[in-house]
Amino acid sequence: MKNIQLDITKATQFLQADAIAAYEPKVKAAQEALENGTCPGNDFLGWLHLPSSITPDFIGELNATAQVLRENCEVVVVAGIGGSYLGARTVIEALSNSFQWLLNDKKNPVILFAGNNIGEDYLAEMCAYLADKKFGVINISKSGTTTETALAFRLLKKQCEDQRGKDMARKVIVAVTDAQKGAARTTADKEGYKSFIIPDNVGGRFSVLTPVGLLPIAVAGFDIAQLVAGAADMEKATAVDVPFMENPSAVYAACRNALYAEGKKIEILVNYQPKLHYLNEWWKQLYGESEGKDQKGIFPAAVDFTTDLHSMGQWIQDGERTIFETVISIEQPNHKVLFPSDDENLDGLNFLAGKRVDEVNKMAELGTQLAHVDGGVPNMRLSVPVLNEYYLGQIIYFFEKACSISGNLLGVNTFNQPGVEAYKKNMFALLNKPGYEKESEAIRARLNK
Ligand SMILES: O=P(O)(O)OC[C@H]1O[C@](O)(CO)[C@@H](O)[C@@H]1O
Repeated sequence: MKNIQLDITKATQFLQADAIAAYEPKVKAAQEALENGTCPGNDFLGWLHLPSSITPDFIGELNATAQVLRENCEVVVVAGIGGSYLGARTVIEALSNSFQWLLNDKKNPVILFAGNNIGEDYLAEMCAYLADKKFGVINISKSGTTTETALAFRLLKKQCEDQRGKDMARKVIVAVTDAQKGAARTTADKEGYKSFIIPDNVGGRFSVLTPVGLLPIAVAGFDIAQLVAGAADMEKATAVDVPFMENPSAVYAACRNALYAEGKKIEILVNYQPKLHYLNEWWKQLYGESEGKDQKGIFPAAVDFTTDLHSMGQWIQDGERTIFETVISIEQPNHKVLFPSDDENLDGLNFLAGKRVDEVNKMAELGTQLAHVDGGVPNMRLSVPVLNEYYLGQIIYFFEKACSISGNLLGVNTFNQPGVEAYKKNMFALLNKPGYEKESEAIRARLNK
Protein backbone atom coordinates (compact mmCIF):
# COMPACT_ATOMS: atom_id res chain seq x y z
CA MET A 1 0.00 0.00 0.00
CA LYS A 2 1.17 3.52 -0.84
CA ASN A 3 2.30 5.72 2.05
CA ILE A 4 1.60 9.40 2.55
CA GLN A 5 4.26 11.41 0.69
CA LEU A 6 6.01 14.63 1.65
CA ASP A 7 7.18 17.02 -1.07
CA ILE A 8 9.49 19.80 0.09
CA THR A 9 10.73 21.06 -3.28
CA LYS A 10 8.70 24.28 -3.06
CA ALA A 11 10.21 24.99 0.35
CA THR A 12 13.83 24.13 -0.38
CA GLN A 13 13.93 26.67 -3.22
CA PHE A 14 13.98 29.27 -0.44
CA LEU A 15 16.98 27.63 1.26
CA GLN A 16 20.65 27.08 0.49
CA ALA A 17 21.22 24.00 -1.68
CA ASP A 18 22.66 21.94 1.18
CA ALA A 19 20.40 23.28 3.95
CA ILE A 20 18.35 20.09 4.42
CA ALA A 21 21.28 17.68 4.04
CA ALA A 22 23.11 19.67 6.71
CA TYR A 23 20.48 18.55 9.21
CA GLU A 24 21.14 14.85 8.66
CA PRO A 25 23.61 14.33 11.55
CA LYS A 26 21.48 16.41 13.94
CA VAL A 27 18.33 14.52 12.99
CA LYS A 28 20.14 11.22 13.39
CA ALA A 29 21.29 12.27 16.87
CA ALA A 30 17.75 13.36 17.76
CA GLN A 31 16.34 10.02 16.62
CA GLU A 32 18.95 8.08 18.55
CA ALA A 33 18.24 10.14 21.66
CA LEU A 34 14.56 9.22 21.30
CA GLU A 35 15.29 5.53 20.74
CA ASN A 36 17.79 5.36 23.59
CA GLY A 37 15.63 7.43 25.90
CA THR A 38 18.34 10.01 26.47
CA CYS A 39 16.43 13.11 25.30
CA PRO A 40 14.86 15.67 27.67
CA GLY A 41 11.44 14.45 28.78
CA ASN A 42 12.49 10.84 28.31
CA ASP A 43 9.85 9.62 30.75
CA PHE A 44 7.24 10.51 28.09
CA LEU A 45 8.34 8.29 25.22
CA GLY A 46 5.58 5.71 25.52
CA TRP A 47 4.02 6.88 22.24
CA LEU A 48 7.17 6.05 20.23
CA HIS A 49 6.52 2.34 19.73
CA LEU A 50 2.89 2.43 20.79
CA PRO A 51 1.30 1.55 17.41
CA SER A 52 3.33 -1.63 16.95
CA SER A 53 2.66 -2.68 20.53
CA ILE A 54 -1.14 -2.52 20.45
CA THR A 55 -2.51 -6.06 20.46
CA PRO A 56 -5.65 -7.38 18.75
CA ASP A 57 -6.91 -8.35 22.22
CA PHE A 58 -6.67 -4.74 23.38
CA ILE A 59 -8.47 -3.52 20.27
CA GLY A 60 -11.09 -6.18 21.02
CA GLU A 61 -11.54 -4.90 24.57
CA LEU A 62 -11.97 -1.33 23.33
CA ASN A 63 -14.46 -2.44 20.67
CA ALA A 64 -16.42 -4.46 23.24
CA THR A 65 -16.78 -1.41 25.51
CA ALA A 66 -17.64 0.73 22.50
CA GLN A 67 -20.36 -1.76 21.64
CA VAL A 68 -21.94 -1.43 25.11
CA LEU A 69 -22.15 2.34 24.59
CA ARG A 70 -23.40 1.97 21.02
CA GLU A 71 -26.16 -0.41 22.11
CA ASN A 72 -27.31 1.67 25.07
CA CYS A 73 -26.91 5.26 23.91
CA GLU A 74 -28.39 7.54 21.26
CA VAL A 75 -25.79 10.15 22.20
CA VAL A 76 -22.33 9.77 23.70
CA VAL A 77 -20.65 12.83 25.21
CA VAL A 78 -16.87 12.78 25.12
CA ALA A 79 -15.61 14.97 27.98
CA GLY A 80 -11.99 16.06 27.67
CA ILE A 81 -9.76 18.94 26.65
CA GLY A 82 -6.49 19.38 24.71
CA GLY A 83 -4.86 16.04 24.09
CA SER A 84 -7.73 14.34 25.87
CA TYR A 85 -10.12 15.48 23.14
CA LEU A 86 -8.55 16.79 19.95
CA GLY A 87 -7.29 13.50 18.53
CA ALA A 88 -10.66 11.77 18.85
CA ARG A 89 -12.46 14.75 17.35
CA THR A 90 -9.95 14.92 14.49
CA VAL A 91 -10.58 11.35 13.41
CA ILE A 92 -14.33 11.34 14.06
CA GLU A 93 -14.91 14.56 12.08
CA ALA A 94 -12.57 13.53 9.27
CA LEU A 95 -14.45 10.27 8.74
CA SER A 96 -18.03 11.23 9.55
CA ASN A 97 -20.60 12.53 7.14
CA SER A 98 -20.33 16.33 7.20
CA PHE A 99 -24.02 16.49 8.17
CA GLN A 100 -23.93 13.61 10.62
CA TRP A 101 -25.89 15.42 13.30
CA LEU A 102 -28.76 16.07 10.87
CA LEU A 103 -28.90 12.56 9.43
CA ASN A 104 -30.45 10.94 12.46
CA ASP A 105 -30.02 7.52 10.79
CA LYS A 106 -29.52 5.76 14.14
CA LYS A 107 -26.64 3.73 12.73
CA ASN A 108 -24.20 5.40 15.09
CA PRO A 109 -24.69 7.35 18.29
CA VAL A 110 -24.41 11.10 17.96
CA ILE A 111 -21.02 12.11 19.40
CA LEU A 112 -20.86 15.39 21.32
CA PHE A 113 -17.81 16.97 22.93
CA ALA A 114 -17.80 18.70 26.30
CA GLY A 115 -15.31 19.67 28.96
CA ASN A 116 -13.23 21.60 26.43
CA ASN A 117 -14.49 25.06 27.43
CA ILE A 118 -16.23 26.80 30.31
CA GLY A 119 -19.04 28.33 28.28
CA GLU A 120 -22.17 28.37 30.41
CA ASP A 121 -24.42 28.65 27.35
CA TYR A 122 -22.62 25.71 25.73
CA LEU A 123 -23.23 23.51 28.76
CA ALA A 124 -26.80 24.71 29.24
CA GLU A 125 -27.67 24.04 25.61
CA MET A 126 -25.98 20.64 25.62
CA CYS A 127 -27.76 19.56 28.81
CA ALA A 128 -31.07 20.74 27.36
CA TYR A 129 -30.45 18.72 24.18
CA LEU A 130 -29.62 15.65 26.28
CA ALA A 131 -32.76 16.00 28.43
CA ASP A 132 -34.78 13.48 26.41
CA LYS A 133 -31.89 11.39 25.09
CA LYS A 134 -30.48 8.07 26.18
CA PHE A 135 -26.96 9.31 26.63
CA GLY A 136 -23.63 8.05 27.94
CA VAL A 137 -20.35 9.74 28.80
CA ILE A 138 -16.68 9.02 28.22
CA ASN A 139 -14.78 11.03 30.82
CA ILE A 140 -11.20 11.54 29.62
CA SER A 141 -8.49 13.20 31.66
CA LYS A 142 -4.92 12.09 32.16
CA SER A 143 -4.44 14.11 35.33
CA GLY A 144 -8.04 13.54 36.32
CA THR A 145 -8.17 17.05 37.73
CA THR A 146 -8.55 19.39 34.74
CA THR A 147 -11.17 21.99 35.68
CA GLU A 148 -12.94 22.29 32.32
CA THR A 149 -13.45 18.53 32.07
CA ALA A 150 -14.26 17.95 35.74
CA LEU A 151 -16.87 20.70 35.67
CA ALA A 152 -18.64 19.27 32.63
CA PHE A 153 -18.41 15.73 34.00
CA ARG A 154 -20.02 16.69 37.30
CA LEU A 155 -23.04 18.05 35.40
CA LEU A 156 -23.19 15.11 32.98
CA LYS A 157 -22.84 12.45 35.67
CA LYS A 158 -25.71 13.91 37.68
CA GLN A 159 -27.95 14.29 34.64
CA CYS A 160 -27.17 10.79 33.43
CA GLU A 161 -27.95 9.27 36.84
CA ASP A 162 -31.14 11.34 37.20
CA GLN A 163 -32.36 10.45 33.72
CA ARG A 164 -31.24 6.87 33.38
CA GLY A 165 -30.88 5.64 36.96
CA LYS A 166 -27.71 4.75 38.82
CA ASP A 167 -27.41 1.23 37.38
CA MET A 168 -27.68 2.26 33.75
CA ALA A 169 -25.43 5.28 34.38
CA ARG A 170 -22.79 2.90 35.69
CA LYS A 171 -23.03 0.99 32.43
CA VAL A 172 -22.82 3.96 30.08
CA ILE A 173 -20.20 6.07 31.85
CA VAL A 174 -16.64 5.08 31.03
CA ALA A 175 -13.48 6.68 32.40
CA VAL A 176 -10.16 7.04 30.58
CA THR A 177 -7.61 8.28 33.08
CA ASP A 178 -4.54 7.61 35.17
CA ALA A 179 -4.13 4.16 36.75
CA GLN A 180 -4.10 5.52 40.28
CA LYS A 181 -4.23 9.25 40.80
CA GLY A 182 -6.72 12.03 40.17
CA ALA A 183 -10.38 12.64 40.86
CA ALA A 184 -11.51 10.87 37.66
CA ARG A 185 -9.83 7.66 38.90
CA THR A 186 -11.31 8.01 42.39
CA THR A 187 -14.82 8.49 40.99
CA ALA A 188 -14.47 5.65 38.47
CA ASP A 189 -13.33 3.23 41.17
CA LYS A 190 -15.97 4.32 43.66
CA GLU A 191 -18.81 4.13 41.14
CA GLY A 192 -17.54 0.97 39.47
CA TYR A 193 -17.26 2.45 35.96
CA LYS A 194 -15.48 0.57 33.24
CA SER A 195 -12.17 2.35 32.88
CA PHE A 196 -9.12 2.45 30.64
CA ILE A 197 -5.67 3.60 31.68
CA ILE A 198 -3.66 6.36 30.03
CA PRO A 199 -0.08 5.15 30.34
CA ASP A 200 2.12 7.32 32.55
CA ASN A 201 4.70 7.63 29.79
CA VAL A 202 2.32 9.01 27.14
CA GLY A 203 1.64 12.76 27.36
CA GLY A 204 -1.79 14.16 26.50
CA ARG A 205 -0.97 15.50 23.05
CA PHE A 206 0.65 12.19 22.06
CA SER A 207 -2.22 10.07 23.39
CA VAL A 208 -4.64 9.72 20.47
CA LEU A 209 -3.58 6.10 19.86
CA THR A 210 -4.31 5.15 23.50
CA PRO A 211 -7.92 4.65 24.71
CA VAL A 212 -8.10 8.48 24.86
CA GLY A 213 -8.65 8.52 21.11
CA LEU A 214 -9.37 4.90 20.30
CA LEU A 215 -12.45 4.46 22.52
CA PRO A 216 -14.45 7.47 21.25
CA ILE A 217 -13.43 6.68 17.66
CA ALA A 218 -14.68 3.09 18.06
CA VAL A 219 -17.92 4.33 19.63
CA ALA A 220 -18.43 6.58 16.61
CA GLY A 221 -18.30 3.45 14.44
CA PHE A 222 -14.82 3.63 12.94
CA ASP A 223 -12.21 0.94 12.49
CA ILE A 224 -9.57 1.49 15.15
CA ALA A 225 -7.56 -1.55 14.01
CA GLN A 226 -7.01 0.20 10.66
CA LEU A 227 -6.09 3.46 12.38
CA VAL A 228 -3.47 1.63 14.43
CA ALA A 229 -2.27 -0.29 11.35
CA GLY A 230 -1.64 2.99 9.51
CA ALA A 231 0.26 4.38 12.47
CA ALA A 232 2.29 1.17 12.80
CA ASP A 233 3.27 1.35 9.12
CA MET A 234 4.38 4.96 9.63
CA GLU A 235 6.32 3.88 12.72
CA LYS A 236 8.30 1.60 10.36
CA ALA A 237 8.62 4.25 7.64
CA THR A 238 10.13 6.72 10.11
CA ALA A 239 12.29 4.29 12.09
CA VAL A 240 15.80 5.24 13.15
CA ASP A 241 17.43 3.00 10.52
CA VAL A 242 15.50 4.47 7.56
CA PRO A 243 17.83 6.65 5.45
CA PHE A 244 17.36 10.34 6.26
CA MET A 245 15.95 11.48 2.90
CA GLU A 246 13.51 8.53 2.82
CA ASN A 247 12.15 9.27 6.28
CA PRO A 248 9.29 11.78 5.88
CA SER A 249 9.20 12.79 9.55
CA ALA A 250 12.94 13.43 9.57
CA VAL A 251 12.76 15.52 6.40
CA TYR A 252 9.75 17.50 7.62
CA ALA A 253 11.47 18.23 10.95
CA ALA A 254 14.65 19.30 9.16
CA CYS A 255 12.86 21.49 6.65
CA ARG A 256 10.74 23.38 9.18
CA ASN A 257 13.80 24.01 11.35
CA ALA A 258 15.82 25.18 8.35
CA LEU A 259 13.02 27.61 7.47
CA TYR A 260 12.79 28.78 11.09
CA ALA A 261 16.50 29.52 11.06
CA GLU A 262 15.84 31.75 8.02
CA GLY A 263 13.29 33.82 9.95
CA LYS A 264 10.15 31.89 8.98
CA LYS A 265 8.63 31.99 12.45
CA ILE A 266 5.09 30.91 11.63
CA GLU A 267 3.98 27.64 10.07
CA ILE A 268 0.49 27.51 8.62
CA LEU A 269 -1.09 24.08 8.27
CA VAL A 270 -3.44 24.13 5.31
CA ASN A 271 -6.20 21.74 4.27
CA TYR A 272 -8.60 21.77 1.34
CA GLN A 273 -11.25 19.57 3.00
CA PRO A 274 -13.55 21.05 5.66
CA LYS A 275 -13.52 17.65 7.40
CA LEU A 276 -9.91 18.23 8.32
CA HIS A 277 -10.54 21.31 10.45
CA TYR A 278 -9.86 19.41 13.65
CA LEU A 279 -6.65 17.96 12.27
CA ASN A 280 -5.51 21.59 12.27
CA GLU A 281 -6.55 21.94 15.90
CA TRP A 282 -4.85 18.70 16.98
CA TRP A 283 -1.66 19.66 15.11
CA LYS A 284 -1.65 23.14 16.70
CA GLN A 285 -1.64 21.64 20.19
CA LEU A 286 0.96 19.01 19.26
CA TYR A 287 3.43 21.56 17.93
CA GLY A 288 2.48 24.54 20.08
CA GLU A 289 2.71 22.79 23.45
CA SER A 290 5.77 20.81 22.39
CA GLU A 291 7.90 23.59 20.92
CA GLY A 292 6.69 26.91 22.30
CA LYS A 293 8.98 27.29 25.29
CA ASP A 294 12.19 28.95 26.46
CA GLN A 295 11.15 31.99 24.35
CA LYS A 296 11.43 30.05 21.11
CA GLY A 297 9.41 27.86 18.77
CA ILE A 298 7.62 28.11 15.43
CA PHE A 299 4.10 29.50 15.95
CA PRO A 300 1.64 26.90 14.63
CA ALA A 301 -1.26 28.50 12.79
CA ALA A 302 -3.81 26.82 10.54
CA VAL A 303 -6.35 27.57 7.84
CA ASP A 304 -9.12 25.76 5.96
CA PHE A 305 -8.91 26.46 2.24
CA THR A 306 -10.47 27.50 0.02
CA THR A 307 -12.74 29.00 2.74
CA ASP A 308 -9.97 31.02 4.40
CA LEU A 309 -8.48 32.17 1.10
CA HIS A 310 -11.34 34.65 1.26
CA SER A 311 -10.30 35.90 4.67
CA MET A 312 -6.63 35.11 5.32
CA GLY A 313 -5.53 34.75 1.70
CA GLN A 314 -4.53 38.40 1.42
CA TRP A 315 -2.24 38.21 4.47
CA ILE A 316 -0.62 34.99 3.36
CA GLN A 317 -0.02 36.28 -0.18
CA ASP A 318 1.17 39.72 0.77
CA GLY A 319 1.75 40.21 4.49
CA GLU A 320 4.97 40.00 6.47
CA ARG A 321 7.24 37.32 4.98
CA THR A 322 7.73 35.31 8.16
CA ILE A 323 5.51 32.37 7.22
CA PHE A 324 5.64 29.03 5.52
CA GLU A 325 2.85 26.60 4.70
CA THR A 326 2.39 22.85 4.99
CA VAL A 327 -0.48 21.67 2.83
CA ILE A 328 -2.39 18.44 3.48
CA SER A 329 -3.64 17.27 0.11
CA ILE A 330 -6.15 14.42 -0.17
CA GLU A 331 -5.62 12.77 -3.56
CA GLN A 332 -9.01 11.04 -3.95
CA PRO A 333 -12.27 12.18 -2.36
CA ASN A 334 -14.65 9.48 -1.13
CA HIS A 335 -17.56 10.75 -3.24
CA LYS A 336 -18.01 11.86 -6.85
CA VAL A 337 -19.91 14.99 -7.90
CA LEU A 338 -19.86 16.18 -11.53
CA PHE A 339 -20.53 19.79 -12.47
CA PRO A 340 -23.80 19.89 -14.43
CA SER A 341 -24.11 21.68 -17.78
CA ASP A 342 -26.69 24.48 -18.00
CA ASP A 343 -28.27 25.56 -21.30
CA GLU A 344 -28.50 29.19 -20.26
CA ASN A 345 -25.05 29.31 -18.67
CA LEU A 346 -26.00 32.49 -16.80
CA ASP A 347 -23.19 31.96 -14.30
CA GLY A 348 -20.66 31.35 -17.09
CA LEU A 349 -19.58 28.07 -15.52
CA ASN A 350 -20.22 25.75 -18.48
CA PHE A 351 -16.46 25.51 -19.00
CA LEU A 352 -16.52 23.29 -15.91
CA ALA A 353 -19.39 21.07 -17.11
CA GLY A 354 -18.59 17.38 -16.76
CA LYS A 355 -15.63 18.01 -14.48
CA ARG A 356 -15.47 16.67 -10.93
CA VAL A 357 -15.74 19.25 -8.15
CA ASP A 358 -12.47 17.86 -6.82
CA GLU A 359 -10.73 18.83 -10.06
CA VAL A 360 -11.68 22.44 -9.38
CA ASN A 361 -10.47 22.07 -5.77
CA LYS A 362 -7.17 20.62 -6.97
CA MET A 363 -6.62 23.47 -9.42
CA ALA A 364 -7.40 25.92 -6.60
CA GLU A 365 -4.79 24.11 -4.53
CA LEU A 366 -2.14 24.15 -7.25
CA GLY A 367 -2.90 27.73 -8.23
CA THR A 368 -2.68 28.82 -4.60
CA GLN A 369 0.57 27.01 -4.01
CA LEU A 370 2.17 28.64 -7.06
CA ALA A 371 0.83 32.07 -6.08
CA HIS A 372 2.04 31.75 -2.49
CA VAL A 373 5.47 30.53 -3.57
CA ASP A 374 5.63 33.48 -5.99
CA GLY A 375 4.68 35.68 -3.03
CA GLY A 376 7.63 34.37 -0.99
CA VAL A 377 5.92 31.68 1.08
CA PRO A 378 7.81 28.37 1.21
CA ASN A 379 5.45 25.43 0.76
CA MET A 380 5.57 21.80 1.82
CA ARG A 381 2.92 19.34 0.72
CA LEU A 382 1.79 16.15 2.42
CA SER A 383 -0.01 13.98 -0.08
CA VAL A 384 -2.57 11.54 1.34
CA PRO A 385 -4.06 8.89 -1.02
CA VAL A 386 -7.53 8.91 0.57
CA LEU A 387 -9.20 9.99 3.78
CA ASN A 388 -9.74 6.82 5.81
CA GLU A 389 -8.74 5.29 9.14
CA TYR A 390 -5.52 3.82 7.78
CA TYR A 391 -4.15 7.07 6.37
CA LEU A 392 -5.27 9.11 9.38
CA GLY A 393 -3.17 6.70 11.44
CA GLN A 394 -0.23 7.42 9.17
CA ILE A 395 -0.74 11.18 9.41
CA ILE A 396 -0.98 11.10 13.21
CA TYR A 397 2.22 9.13 13.68
CA PHE A 398 4.05 11.09 10.97
CA PHE A 399 3.39 14.36 12.82
CA GLU A 400 4.13 12.91 16.27
CA LYS A 401 7.50 11.53 15.20
CA ALA A 402 8.39 14.72 13.33
CA CYS A 403 7.43 16.82 16.35
CA SER A 404 9.68 14.86 18.67
CA ILE A 405 12.62 15.23 16.27
CA SER A 406 11.86 18.89 15.63
CA GLY A 407 11.65 19.78 19.34
CA ASN A 408 14.99 18.10 19.87
CA LEU A 409 16.53 20.09 16.98
CA LEU A 410 15.16 23.26 18.56
CA GLY A 411 16.74 22.31 21.89
CA VAL A 412 13.61 22.20 24.04
CA ASN A 413 11.98 19.52 26.15
CA THR A 414 9.29 18.46 23.67
CA PHE A 415 7.23 16.60 26.23
CA ASN A 416 6.47 19.08 29.02
CA GLN A 417 4.13 22.11 29.12
CA PRO A 418 5.05 24.16 32.20
CA GLY A 419 3.64 27.37 30.69
CA VAL A 420 0.06 26.10 30.82
CA GLU A 421 0.05 26.31 34.62
CA ALA A 422 0.20 30.13 34.73
CA TYR A 423 -3.46 30.71 33.81
CA LYS A 424 -4.60 27.87 36.03
CA LYS A 425 -2.81 29.35 39.05
CA ASN A 426 -4.43 32.76 38.51
CA MET A 427 -7.87 31.26 37.89
CA PHE A 428 -7.71 29.17 41.07
CA ALA A 429 -6.48 32.18 43.04
CA LEU A 430 -9.35 34.29 41.71
CA LEU A 431 -11.85 31.53 42.52
CA ASN A 432 -10.46 31.16 46.08
CA LYS A 433 -9.61 27.51 45.61
CA PRO A 434 -8.54 25.96 48.93
CA GLY A 435 -4.76 25.79 49.02
CA TYR A 436 -4.39 29.02 46.98
CA GLU A 437 -4.91 31.48 49.87
CA LYS A 438 -1.57 33.28 49.40
CA GLU A 439 -2.03 33.53 45.62
CA SER A 440 -5.59 34.82 46.13
CA GLU A 441 -4.38 37.58 48.38
CA ALA A 442 -1.58 38.55 45.99
CA ILE A 443 -3.75 38.63 42.90
CA ARG A 444 -6.46 40.69 44.61
CA ALA A 445 -3.86 43.19 45.83
CA ARG A 446 -2.59 43.46 42.24
CA LEU A 447 -6.08 44.03 40.83
CA ASN A 448 -6.96 46.63 43.45
CA LYS A 449 -3.89 48.76 42.75
O1 LIG B 1 -5.88 14.97 30.25
P1 LIG B 1 -5.81 16.15 31.16
O2 LIG B 1 -4.93 15.88 32.33
O3 LIG B 1 -7.19 16.56 31.60
O4 LIG B 1 -5.16 17.34 30.40
C1 LIG B 1 -5.72 17.92 29.27
C2 LIG B 1 -4.79 18.88 28.61
O5 LIG B 1 -4.38 19.87 29.53
C3 LIG B 1 -2.98 20.07 29.47
O6 LIG B 1 -2.39 19.36 30.50
C4 LIG B 1 -2.63 21.52 29.65
O7 LIG B 1 -3.16 21.96 30.86
C5 LIG B 1 -2.62 19.47 28.14
O8 LIG B 1 -1.27 19.17 28.03
C6 LIG B 1 -3.52 18.29 28.10
O9 LIG B 1 -3.64 17.73 26.81
